[in-house]
Amino acid sequence: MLAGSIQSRAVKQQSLPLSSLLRPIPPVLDHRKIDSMVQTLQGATPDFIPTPAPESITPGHLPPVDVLHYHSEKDGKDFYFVFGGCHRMQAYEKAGVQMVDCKVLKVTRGMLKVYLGGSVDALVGEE
Ligand SMILES: Nc1ncnc2c1ncn2[C@@H]1O[C@H](COP(=O)(O)OP(=O)(O)OP(=O)(O)O)[C@@H](O)[C@H]1O
Repeated sequence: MLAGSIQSRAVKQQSLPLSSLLRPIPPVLDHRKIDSMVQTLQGATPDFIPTPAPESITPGHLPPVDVLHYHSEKDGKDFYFVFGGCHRMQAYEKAGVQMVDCKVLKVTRGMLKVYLGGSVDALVGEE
């Protein structure tokens, strides 16, 4: 996950389709945590609470996932990258919830390269 939360400056809270979110890093998963999140998304009280315990739980919702948004001027395409939030993403998939609460930060290609390194050209196209 990104350190803490992404900068509050220029961060937009929005709901994005799960299918639009790109996850370039393979996750290491704790399935009990995913199932607990699924229960929250389904409006139930989780029968297992992962540690550290969430400060609060809102039935039907998970905390927003940090998303980096890159807009390619060259071809007008938008890319939404998620580097953390692996358990929440799996929980959305498993619960069949299509729209994900996100905190979206617009980034430059240079900023994206910090996360993607040399894979940036393959993932968003060459400059
Ligand atoms: N069952 C749950 N219901 C609601 N919120 C939860 C639940 N379990 C964990 N959370 C909260 O969800 C947020 C994200 O949890 P966590 O950082 O463990 O997973 P993740 O970011 O989705 O995955 P990862 O850290 O592996 O990338 C935290 O604020 C955590 O407290």
